[in-house]
Amino acid sequence: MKLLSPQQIHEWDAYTIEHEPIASIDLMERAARRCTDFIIEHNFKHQQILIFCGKGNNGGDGLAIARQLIEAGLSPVVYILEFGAKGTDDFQTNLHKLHQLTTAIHFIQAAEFFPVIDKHKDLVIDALFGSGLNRPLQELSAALVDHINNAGVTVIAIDVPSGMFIDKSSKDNIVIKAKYTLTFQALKLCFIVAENAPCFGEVHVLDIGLINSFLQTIKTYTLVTKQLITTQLIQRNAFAHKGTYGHALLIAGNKGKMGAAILAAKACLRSGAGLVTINTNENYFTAVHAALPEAMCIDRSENIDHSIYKSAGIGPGIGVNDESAIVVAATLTQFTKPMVIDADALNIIAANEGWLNNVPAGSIITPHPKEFERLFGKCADDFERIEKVMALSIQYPFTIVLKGHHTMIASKGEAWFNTTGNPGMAKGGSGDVLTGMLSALLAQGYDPLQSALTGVYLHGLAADIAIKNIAQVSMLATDIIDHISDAILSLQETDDTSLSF
Ligand SMILES: NC(=O)C1=CN([C@@H]2O[C@H](COP(=O)(O)OP(=O)(O)OC[C@H]3O[C@@H](n4cnc5c(N)ncnc54)[C@H](O)[C@@H]3O)[C@@H](O)[C@H]2O)[C@@H](O)CC1
Ligand SMILES: Nc1ncnc2c1ncn2[C@@H]1O[C@H](COP(=O)(O)OP(=O)(O)O)[C@@H](O)[C@H]1O
Ligand SMILES: [K+]
Repeated sequence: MKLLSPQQIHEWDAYTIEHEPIASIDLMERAARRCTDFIIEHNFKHQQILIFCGKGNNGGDGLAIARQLIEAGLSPVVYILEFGAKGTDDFQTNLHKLHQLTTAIHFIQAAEFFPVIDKHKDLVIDALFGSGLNRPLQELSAALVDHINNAGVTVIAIDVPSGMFIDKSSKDNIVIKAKYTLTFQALKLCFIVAENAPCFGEVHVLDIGLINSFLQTIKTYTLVTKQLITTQLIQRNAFAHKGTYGHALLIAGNKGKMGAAILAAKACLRSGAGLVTINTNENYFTAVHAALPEAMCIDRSENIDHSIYKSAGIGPGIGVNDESAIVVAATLTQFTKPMVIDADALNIIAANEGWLNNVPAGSIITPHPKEFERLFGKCADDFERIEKVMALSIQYPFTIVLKGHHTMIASKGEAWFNTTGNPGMAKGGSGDVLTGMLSALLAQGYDPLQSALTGVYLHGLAADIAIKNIAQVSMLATDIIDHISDAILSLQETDDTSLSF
């Protein structure tokens, strides 16, 4: 599934109207019907439904929902924000139809016409502005949204919370604070970024039957779904031996942080690497052997024969110190095969000017937003960061994995957003697990981009499976590792809930 711009969404609507074919007003009816079904099925216990409409097609949806609710025996009250301009054709058609059924239609020309909203009794449907928003809300529309937000009422936003831009930052703008957003057909970029999370609430993607073949023509961000990953999986060969699936070197762990190395190594083995060696200080070998007998160790002061390793993962728990800086510098210049660069290795690179240019082609860097900032500087908002990642993925020959709720994966000017994972992962050690998994995939011969897409998806999926039996607050990074196998097995199942995005 792809993340479309407002222009592309508009074209997708038009394509469906032409090729299904379906009249625009009937498509609006279908979109409204999905919303009405949601509202009725959820059986909200509110006594009064207030529907606020603009005069674009989002408002048209609101009017159609009002009519459908009346037909279902409810008595919504409609408020239309009036600027004097004529509504769109579909808005006007729906207004005409609604007038036949009710007189509870009010026009708001000034703040004095704002209705009193009772948060205990009222349910608000926000159909003021949708994907056609072209400037921040101001004056009367801003005042109305403030009025709704201040009421603390439950709001269901239609398509997008009014005031929120689909594909650019709405930071510091006035935006509806919705409890639910019912968005049409596909997730949008505005629902991927953390900065909008306080406004969109629970996002439900409603299928309004837009024709999928349109998407083949579109170049934009893609969601990482089960379908994408399943097509990329390499099957294990019956005649395989441990050498077939690569030897991964993990340069990880240090005093007080050996856990990071062990987590990465265990995740690496569970994700299919043939052999794993941890490069760390000799003093900590016993800890590794006790926790993970399958892993081997090599002392950090020894010269490494890089030729025997198929991939490397560097950074988890190494600390930012001179000894670690030496091993990072040496690895960047001497290791010629794909590697994963994470955590303190990234912090060391960030602290040393020019080292970024030594990151070999084919590597994967896995910064979280703070590490990203240390490497590439501050961004004004989440959208600027996404654009920066895109530009950097063209500038540098490595794959960028920007970690977060919807981890972004970018390479050569193309980007994907992950759809698995949950807040149970917001605990130390989750990133170390990812480094181990990515190193394993590289060792098995997946190319860097495939490794990043597959590893990030499986990492989140393992965590999603884990929370079926573990409270999110209680989840440990170890629990992610313990469910990697389930995640891999579930890829072989045919159902695909992730495709609902
Ligand atoms: N056939 C279609 O095209 C369909 C469209 N649908 C709905 O149509 C919506 C998009 O409709 P529109 O393109 O008419 O756009 P909107 O309904 O979002 O409204 C845009 C209108 O508001 C004005 N406007 C934009 N920003 C403003 C601001 N800050 N202050 C005041 N006025 C502002 C614009 O000039 C334009 O007249 C979608 O979000 C969705 O709800 C759905 O009915 C599905 C089918
Ligand atoms: N709320 C969340 N939703 C989905 N994934 C999350 C969430 N919080 C953390 N993660 C994932 O967990 C990992 C955390 O990595 P990181 O911050 O480097 O942790 P650490 O360095 O402590 O191991 C990342 O892969 C991130 O995408
Ligand atoms: K809206």
